[in-house]
Amino acid sequence: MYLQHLSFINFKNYAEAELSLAEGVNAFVGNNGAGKTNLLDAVHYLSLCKSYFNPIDSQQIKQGADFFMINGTFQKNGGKEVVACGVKRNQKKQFKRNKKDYQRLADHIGLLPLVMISPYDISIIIEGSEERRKFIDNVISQTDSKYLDELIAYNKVLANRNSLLKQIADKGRYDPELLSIYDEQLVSSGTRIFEKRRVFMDAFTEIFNRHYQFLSQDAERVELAYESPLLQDNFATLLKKNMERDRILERTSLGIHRDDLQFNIHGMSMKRFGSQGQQKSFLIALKLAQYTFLTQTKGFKPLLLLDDIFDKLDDNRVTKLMQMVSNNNFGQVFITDTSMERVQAIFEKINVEVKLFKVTEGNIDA
Ligand SMILES: Nc1ncnc2c1ncn2[C@@H]1O[C@H](COP(=O)(O)OP(=O)(O)OP(=O)(O)O)[C@@H](O)[C@H]1O
Repeated sequence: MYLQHLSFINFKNYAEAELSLAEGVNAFVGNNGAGKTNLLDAVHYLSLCKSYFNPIDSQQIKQGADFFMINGTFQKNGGKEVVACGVKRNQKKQFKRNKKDYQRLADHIGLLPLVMISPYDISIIIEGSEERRKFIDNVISQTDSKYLDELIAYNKVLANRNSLLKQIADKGRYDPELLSIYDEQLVSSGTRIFEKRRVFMDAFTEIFNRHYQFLSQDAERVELAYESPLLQDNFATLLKKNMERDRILERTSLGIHRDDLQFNIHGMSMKRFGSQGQQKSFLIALKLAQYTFLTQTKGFKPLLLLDDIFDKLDDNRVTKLMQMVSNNNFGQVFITDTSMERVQAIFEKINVEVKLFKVTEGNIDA
């Protein structure tokens, strides 16, 4: 599967752009702020119906314009997939596959899988647990169409249960039957999500370890572990045990909405003790593991978007990473960088053909 043709209008700093892409490596080179990341984000829209960086669609419309439009033609299984995404100010986002509107955007997720590696991923290490749950949920939902629905259902019951807990605190009385209905729904939905995350993390951790060892050439010992209260006890028991606490806090204090991932280096926290290069290597290994996992479960290769990948990695790690690209492990790859010389030198060294694009202030030239 690959993106053959891409065009967009009024998207971020671009008035208009149109490009034909190579099936292998495409590199976008330009100065800071030229629009390289914006271009990758346009590709992200076509795959996941949203920006990688900013959840507010209207903020992606070029300043002064009142809509944006992104069109892409993909080659998949010998046929074409034509995808279009349009956003007008104050209107619902339009998303079409082969000229037909989607009833639900969730139905598109997983059709054209994609993995992005970006400097913003550092939030997965340094920010709160929500970022790490988002990462797991993103990978699973690209391979399991029911997973997103399950999450939506869980969050709805969780919100209902939390407002009931508030009512209990405000009014001092409540309907115990309603609480037990919510508990039952929360337990059945939460347990299903937990099982999916657990099975996924078992397979994923093994792939991650392999990628990290390859990238770092076995220089460091790192650990990735899934943390969930449901690993200790079943959800129904946990809810019962915590009822008093939940009533005092006026919210559900335990559940899969508190799951987390633990990242360690030599037995210590990656966030506090990892160097910038080690943290970056960790994130790249996480994302490459996502790539391998998606390839294995889908049976074809996702798009790989590498934003500013060479920064802060030593030459050995850059060579290792690019060796993986050259070993034909990857399908279509998009790379951004600020230096034409560096990109050319890296790909010459590993003898891989690359299609080069120059990006200058909202213009792209092949
Ligand atoms: N809605 C918008 N309208 C107009 N310009 C925008 C909009 N959103 C972002 N921009 C502009 O896009 C530019 C940033 O582009 P981008 O992040 O793609 O740069 P880049 O080439 O990846 O740079 P770097 O090398 O620094 O990562 C900024 O100048 C920003 O002001």
